[in-house]
Amino acid sequence: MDTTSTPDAVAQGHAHGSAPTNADTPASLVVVRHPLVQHKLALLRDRRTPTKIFKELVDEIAMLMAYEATADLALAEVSVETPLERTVGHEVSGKKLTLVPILRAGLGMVEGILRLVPAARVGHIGLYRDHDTLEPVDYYFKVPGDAAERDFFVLDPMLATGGSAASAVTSLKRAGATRIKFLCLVAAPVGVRRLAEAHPDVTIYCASLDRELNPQGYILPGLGDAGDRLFGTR
Ligand SMILES: O=P(O)(O)OC[C@H]1O[C@H](OP(=O)(O)OP(=O)(O)O)[C@H](O)[C@@H]1O
Ligand SMILES: O=c1cc[nH]c(=O)[nH]1
Ligand SMILES: [Mg+2]
Repeated sequence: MDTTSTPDAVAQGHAHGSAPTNADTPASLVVVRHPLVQHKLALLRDRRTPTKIFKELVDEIAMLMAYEATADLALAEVSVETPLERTVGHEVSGKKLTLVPILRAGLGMVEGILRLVPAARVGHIGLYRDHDTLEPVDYYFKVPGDAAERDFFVLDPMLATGGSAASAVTSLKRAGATRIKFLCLVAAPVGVRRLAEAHPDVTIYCASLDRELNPQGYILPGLGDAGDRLFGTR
């Protein structure tokens, strides 16, 4: 099964929907087509899904996507004593993982990923999209001080025009980050292109590459306003 989508100007994807293993891989999009992800995504899109279930679904899909996005974490051998004998096990080594949700909607993806990687740190980037220009306006930035030593997962359910994602990655790089992945649930082709052109080193993970944006900048078919559906606003 081909699990890779390559919209215009996205140089290269990866077979089998798994995370890339080559640090030199150019800009790429990984569409996670796992059946559980796709099943939960359909429920998430449904306008009748209430806030409580919507939140649970975002949490669960984020966890499943993080499973893919962590597939290239480095392992080191460790010695383990079982009840019967000593053996060799493995532990995740190398760079410390930091999750960076883009406020607000990215917050919905944090807890699910932390259940998989409880030692991860959490930074925050505050951005909202101006309703008229659709350009991001930033209002908060806080990540661990040793950014150059860390692997970052930037989290936001929606990649629409790509302005918010590109701005968040620019801010992270300014703080010293060099290894960044972007995890979203639904992406629009124009947003993938904008992020990939601005930051070709950042691999983008999504559960679906949707068709297009409407004139108000909402993804079609999409799932509506992720922040409003997560937090019950509007
Ligand atoms: O790709 P873009 O065109 O930049 O749009 C995507 C952004 O829009 C939404 O946030 P919003 O601005 O609605 O803020 P909120 O999460 O606080 O609701 C979404 O969560 C992304 O951050
Ligand atoms: O479709 C969209 C686009 C931007 N932000 C959302 O929450 N939904
Ligand atoms: Mg919103």
